[in-house]
Amino acid sequence: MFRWLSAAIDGKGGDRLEEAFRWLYTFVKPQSRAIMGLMLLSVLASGMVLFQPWLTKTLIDDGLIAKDYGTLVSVALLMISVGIVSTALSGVTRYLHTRLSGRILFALRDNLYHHLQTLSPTFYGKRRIGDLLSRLDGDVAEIQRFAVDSMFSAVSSVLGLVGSVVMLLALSWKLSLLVVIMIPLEVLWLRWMRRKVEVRVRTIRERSADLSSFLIETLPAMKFIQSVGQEHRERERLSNLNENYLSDLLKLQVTEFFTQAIPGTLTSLTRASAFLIGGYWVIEGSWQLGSLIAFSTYLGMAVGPVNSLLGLYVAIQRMSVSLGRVNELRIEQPEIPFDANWQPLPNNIKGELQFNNLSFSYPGREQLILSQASASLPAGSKVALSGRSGVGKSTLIDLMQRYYDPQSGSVLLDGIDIRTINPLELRKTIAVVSQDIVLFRGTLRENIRYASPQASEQQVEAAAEQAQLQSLIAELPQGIDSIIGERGQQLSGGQRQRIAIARALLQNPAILVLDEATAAVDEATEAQVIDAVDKLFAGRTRILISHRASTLAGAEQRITLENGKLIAGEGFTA
Ligand SMILES: Nc1ncnc2c1ncn2[C@@H]1O[C@H](COP(=O)(O)OP(=O)(O)OP(=O)(O)O)[C@@H](O)[C@H]1O
Repeated sequence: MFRWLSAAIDGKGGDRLEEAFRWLYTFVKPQSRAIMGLMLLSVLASGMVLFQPWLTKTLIDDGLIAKDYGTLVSVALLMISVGIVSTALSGVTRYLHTRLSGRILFALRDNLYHHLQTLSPTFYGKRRIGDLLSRLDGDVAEIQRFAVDSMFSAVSSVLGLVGSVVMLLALSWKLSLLVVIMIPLEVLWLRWMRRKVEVRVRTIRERSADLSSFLIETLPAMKFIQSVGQEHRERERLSNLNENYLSDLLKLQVTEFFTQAIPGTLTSLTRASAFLIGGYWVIEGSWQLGSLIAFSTYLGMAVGPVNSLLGLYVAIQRMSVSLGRVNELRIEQPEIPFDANWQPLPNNIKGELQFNNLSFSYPGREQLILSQASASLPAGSKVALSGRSGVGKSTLIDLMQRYYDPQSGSVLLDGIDIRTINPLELRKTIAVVSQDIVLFRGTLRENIRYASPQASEQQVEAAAEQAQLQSLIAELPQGIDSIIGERGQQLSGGQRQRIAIARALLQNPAILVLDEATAAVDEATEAQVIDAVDKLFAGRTRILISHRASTLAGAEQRITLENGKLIAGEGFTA
């Protein structure tokens, strides 16, 4: 079925889509019981809807016109009961439907997010955040809407259409001929118009993505925009985006109006013809008034499902676009694929590092960042790593944390090849404090504890004290439990660094890397920070990366990265 569906939608390129459909099915399958239950409820609800005009007909013909009080009362009572059951049924169905669609949506999004967590910094480097966001949000929601909503709408449409046509035929097969003309005409019109609507809807989605990309890009950069006095330019950009959005929205409205107006007019025409012919029969006495009214109602009920079934075709197209976009993320391969043979990290790692003949270039780039680079860093040593900007110092640290694997050579930690260790544990034993410190919206305490959620309150407070955060804590209104804004924008560079150091302390790593960590602070503060680090992390391997001679001054070992090689400084072997 998936093969057929994907070939129908995507022709030759259906293979990838077929695989995507199979993936989607893995989320729908666990819900099959809920789906069956809901289908059953939908059948019941459709039955109730179809039953109501018949009741009206009975009420008029057998109660009112026949002047039968008994029938009048019993049909009226039946109408009330059907109304109550219908309302209750629709409430229950809506609840179950929301639950089902929510479960599928969250499972899809969780799965995708989990996959994104395995992807390397290179992936994030080449993707726009706005684009990822729209795939995770809009596209996933579109798929879920199709997987649940369209499925039920298809079932109730088929039931509604078949049911109302059967009722029309039962009431008068001759008059039903009118419907035989009307429905194909509507189908033709809607098929033709739907494509136009689809193009318009797609444009609107793009416009709305443009708007969110604009906001994602400019809101965090507000300070920069203000500093270069470009507020006016951004306001103009926004108003252009708004104008484009509005103009496309209006075009969509007009297209949708004509899409609906023609079938509406056709239905009115058919209904008027039915009243004309049927009315003549009623006056002649060969047909009953109730039947005529019920016929007219069923006529209206046959139109809706035609519309929804044609809409389903468009929904499949739209969903396949979203599924394709989501699938592109899903098939993105992690740089470090999961390996069942990964070993846990032994206890008491000392922090001895060996780089053996490392050669590395980034995927898709020719330039060799490392070429047969070797060095050994004794456990507990303080090492200065220098080299000109862009030479590959941060890359070396990324290799050490196994964000990438080298094309040849190896990295050994306490003599163990890091490729045999679970990267989760490996990364926990290496704390990296860089210039770019990640802070989340939350309290200072939560931020310090981020890498070590199991740390006790006392441990967090002790780490904060050791990292000399007391003065900041004293300044904040709720102390350590004060909320610090997203990305810690209300904090100074030095304060952010101290938070990162407190975090690293709690993490209790065997290796600490300071990658340009003190570049943003003055030399006196830097000396204090390094002094504190030396005291707090004494006995652990410390790697300092900096362009400043003062930062590197106290190192016991000096290594320079040059032309892809690690060159040991005087007196040291690399
Ligand atoms: N994810 C990536 N994909 C492709 N190329 C990358 C990636 N990250 C870095 N590079 C490139 O690799 C080279 C080394 O970058 P790296 O950040 O390791 O240098 P660095 O020595 O730490 O520089 P700096 O001192 O300026 O921080 C640069 O030319 C950079 O453009």
